[in-house]
Amino acid sequence: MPEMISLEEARALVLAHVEPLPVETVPVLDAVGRVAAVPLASDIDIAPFAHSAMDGFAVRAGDLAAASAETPIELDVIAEIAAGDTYEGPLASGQCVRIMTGAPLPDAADAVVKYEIVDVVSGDGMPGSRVAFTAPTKVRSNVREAGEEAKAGEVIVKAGEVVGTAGVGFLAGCGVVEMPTYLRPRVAIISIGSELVDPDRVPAGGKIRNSNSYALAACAKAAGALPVILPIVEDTHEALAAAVLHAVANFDFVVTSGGASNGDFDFIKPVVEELGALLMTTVNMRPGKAQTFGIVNDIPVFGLPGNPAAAYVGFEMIIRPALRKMQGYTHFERPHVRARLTRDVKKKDPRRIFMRSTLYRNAEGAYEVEPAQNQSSGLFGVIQRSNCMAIMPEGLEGCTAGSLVECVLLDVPEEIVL
Ligand SMILES: Nc1nc2c(c(=O)[nH]1)N[C@H]1C(S)=C(S)[C@@H](COP(=O)(O)OP(=O)(O)OC[C@H]3O[C@@H](n4cnc5c(N)ncnc54)[C@H](O)[C@@H]3O)O[C@H]1N2
Ligand code: MOO
Repeated sequence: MPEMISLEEARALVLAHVEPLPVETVPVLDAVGRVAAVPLASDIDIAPFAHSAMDGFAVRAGDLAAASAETPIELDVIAEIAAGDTYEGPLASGQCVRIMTGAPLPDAADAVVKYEIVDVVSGDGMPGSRVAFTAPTKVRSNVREAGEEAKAGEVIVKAGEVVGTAGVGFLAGCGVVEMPTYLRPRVAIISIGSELVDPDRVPAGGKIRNSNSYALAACAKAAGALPVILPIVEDTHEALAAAVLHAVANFDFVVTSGGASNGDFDFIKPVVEELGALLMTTVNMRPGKAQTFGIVNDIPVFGLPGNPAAAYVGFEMIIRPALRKMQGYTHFERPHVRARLTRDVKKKDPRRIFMRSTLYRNAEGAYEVEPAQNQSSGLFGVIQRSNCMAIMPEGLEGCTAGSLVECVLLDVPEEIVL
């Protein structure tokens, strides 16, 4: 196993060790944002019948061919159809039917003329009235056709497609009330560290609050997974081994944070090696060099570093793609844009650096990116106030103000193209 690998290698390695989970069937409302595991078809034509797109009068377009302002053509209103009703009667030349938006077009009619351009000659426009038309109308004007959006039996959502909010309505309209989709991975979140206390306690005497578990569980949720925050584990080999064994028996993916480096109390690497196969220890990026990955009892175990920003970047860049693959998604890159740096950036570390930054458009509409002043890997607040990470490539010694840098957007779905 090489000591240090690139982020691309790390991501490929982890992706290669996960597969889409088994399929569950969920109510269509719960399908939003999830991947269809099978092709979904409509049971009927959508729309089921040709219907009016306007409130107005259903006519035979041929009757109005010679209509003009000077020589209006008058028709008898013989019936009214509301949405939800049908009119099965005849419609002879010289007749029209008052029709509401959504109501089925009578068989003999072939166009709808909206109220606003029809004059009532006698009566009130209801059946028994006479109405006048001052212009011809095109055949099928203001008609929404049967099967316009889908034919009965036609696949309307392909396997692998992500269902959006409108898609939920589309499926419902097509009679698809449940959707087979991949199970959400159950993710164990374990923070390691004898210095940690739960957030509802006030830390004292060298202790700090466990904030990582909360951020990582939020990241897991945002990735579509089902995280469970497990109890804090003290910095001993035995305690960590027991916690990992318990987690792999009950979850689809295990995420730990802390104890990933080479200190006297860093145990995730030896524990994974002892219990299973250790496949990765270090990634060429900052923050987040110490990234452990392995397989224990067939379950992926990922050991993030303890520093909050390092844990966050490792999750977002490597674990999130894996959790997405387990749910059938096929896009793993967050949207990137190129933006001009607003200030010089010195780079003391040859690793690829993800700078927590704010991306915006300047007065000319061009992207600019302002790296946060404090890039300490111990801080969550800086990420909360950032909207992207500006990437300083490996090897460079710095970037000057005005140079173009790649920025990866935070909290924006991978499917978005910018
Ligand atoms: N001699 C070296 N020391 C360190 C190196 C190195 O290359 N050589 N790398 C540093 C870097 S970079 C990182 S990142 C950390 C990674 O180490 P660990 O994964 O072992 O992290 P810990 O030592 O457990 O914790 C680091 C830091 O983060 C705080 N922490 C830990 N867990 C949490 C949590 N759940 N919530 C909030 N904060 C947490 C912890 O108290 C420490 O301050 O190693 C460096 N050292
Ligand atoms: O992994 Mo450390 O910077 O890279 O915080």
